[in-house]
Amino acid sequence: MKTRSIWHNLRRGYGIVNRLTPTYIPLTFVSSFINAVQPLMILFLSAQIINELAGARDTSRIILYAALAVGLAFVLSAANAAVSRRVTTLNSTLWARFYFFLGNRYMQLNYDQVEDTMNNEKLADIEAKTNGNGLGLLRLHYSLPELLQPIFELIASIVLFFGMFTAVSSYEKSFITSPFATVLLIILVLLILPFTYVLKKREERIQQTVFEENPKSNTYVHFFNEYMKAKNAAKDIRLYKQASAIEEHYNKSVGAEFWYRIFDLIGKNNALAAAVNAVLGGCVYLFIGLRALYGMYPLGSVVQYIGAVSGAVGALAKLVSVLGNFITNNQYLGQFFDYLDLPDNMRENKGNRPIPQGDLEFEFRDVSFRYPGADNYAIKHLSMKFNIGQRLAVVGLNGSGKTTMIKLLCRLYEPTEGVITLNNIDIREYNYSAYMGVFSVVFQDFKLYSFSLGHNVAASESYDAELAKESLILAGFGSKLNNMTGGLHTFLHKDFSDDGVEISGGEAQKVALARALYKNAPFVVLDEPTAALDPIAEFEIYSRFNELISNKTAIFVSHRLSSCKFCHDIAVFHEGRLIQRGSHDELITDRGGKYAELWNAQAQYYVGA
Ligand SMILES: Nc1ncnc2c1ncn2[C@@H]1O[C@H](COP(=O)(O)OP(=O)(O)OP(=O)(O)O)[C@@H](O)[C@H]1O
Repeated sequence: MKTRSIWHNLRRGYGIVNRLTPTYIPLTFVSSFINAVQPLMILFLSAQIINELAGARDTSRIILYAALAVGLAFVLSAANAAVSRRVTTLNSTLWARFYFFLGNRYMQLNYDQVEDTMNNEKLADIEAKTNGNGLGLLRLHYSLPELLQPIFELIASIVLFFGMFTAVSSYEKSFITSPFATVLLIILVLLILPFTYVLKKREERIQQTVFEENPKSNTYVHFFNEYMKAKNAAKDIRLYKQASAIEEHYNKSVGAEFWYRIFDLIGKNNALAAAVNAVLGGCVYLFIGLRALYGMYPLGSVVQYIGAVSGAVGALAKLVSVLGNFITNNQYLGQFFDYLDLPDNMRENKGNRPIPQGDLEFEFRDVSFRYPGADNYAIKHLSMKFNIGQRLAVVGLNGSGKTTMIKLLCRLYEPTEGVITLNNIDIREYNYSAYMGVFSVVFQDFKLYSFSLGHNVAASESYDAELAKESLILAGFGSKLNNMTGGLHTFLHKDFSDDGVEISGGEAQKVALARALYKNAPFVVLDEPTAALDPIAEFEIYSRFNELISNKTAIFVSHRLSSCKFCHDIAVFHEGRLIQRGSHDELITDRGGKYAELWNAQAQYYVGA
């Protein structure tokens, strides 16, 4: 983790809090000020009333103080109620904005960073520490009133008890009335600072030890929480009776002991702090009481000083505690900023060339690729050209590198060695976002969202309805669309709409295909585009493939070799290498070749039937 100073982290952290909830900081200033000053103001006016009652008994003054106390209490309470209402709303909206902020950053990460388990762990840890322990950025947000209120309390208390030090005794001099006693009291009160600091440091140390002893506890909690509720795990969990196995795993990895130790310590610390505060409070009472006996303070001022000194002691303790919290929290803020600062190697420091107009010719030049952390190369010395406007079928056994080649072409990963070019220029020199616009891809593990059908096809809330319909019809979804009463406005799934529809795996694949067609990009990539389609739908797609793709360049990855026959160009991958390329007729005549082996293996089933 990068080390940053606490001030740097606080400045940056509060900058983000201000961006997420813009009026929160000024409003918290106001409400903390009122919360701190209001009771002390009432204390001051009450003291004046008592002094008046015990002294001159001037009725008009007593009425004035009482009216001021009631009036101020009313105005400040009303103002505070209005401000607090808004602050409470901001408190409850912050977490939603914060989680969107975290998720949005995730959506901006480079793809290789998303697939990197370390980054996923980082994010899970940040979310869990925020959720479970209120650490990180949310701690800054919620700590703001805890910081501001004691500061205002301290200032107001000092103003109120200042007279205590300047008053003189009309009786004989003694230790109690001497300035030494005052200094002793101040030292006693200030002892609260190192004491609270030591408590906080102890809390931080133990908390850190507990986290270190359970390095992945938060990640596990987060993972299990997600996993237990994941829709695509629900069938397997039931059929393989995973619930008890998950429970066993959960209990092993996330012991209750973990939380118990932290909260037990916090409880003990709080009790110790309360006890020390009570003893200090007793000393203050004694000191002021004795001085009153020596005639230094009138009755009302005794009340005022006791209240103000107690207020100051409490404020100091709170202040040290919250500053200690900031110190403890600094490492979690650092973790959060490390995640925000993950390097953007795909977009930064790279060329910004526009995508050329006209024909686009891509070429792999001796490209090799190894996934981060992997021992073996997934792609080895791959050299191949994609002929403009042609359809290339890519076939090969599982794990032979077909999808990896597509990820490299789409710049989701960068080659470990070699270059990929577009019109003879390294693809890294092109503007990243514009480059993404060149491809319409349907991956094997495509994702549709619980938004409207139209939104899913257009990948946007606003869209060309005619084009969306046309794309759906081309993708073979026409009859299903006709049966949907809401048409393009129908929601997929029921997450956001009770009228949402569930669609089958094959229908989802058609919608994903329609999304690729709607994008109308010059290069189409279909990775196993018909794996979930029934034979009739598959036949329809292939017979209309030329119509679907029109004059675009297309790559078509499939395990069904019979469905690749319509491509005049077939590339055979094996163990990360391109080992054969040609038309079906050419490849099948190479009897010892991989293609013929795969073809014959599949043909057996059909012949046997
Ligand atoms: N994210 C990843 N991290 C590490 N290794 C990976 C990752 N994705 C794939 N691999 C490995 O790279 C190799 C090639 O995988 P790839 O997905 O490209 O194969 P494929 O030919 O598309 O397979 P399939 O036909 O099963 O889809 C495999 O050995 C696989 O284990």
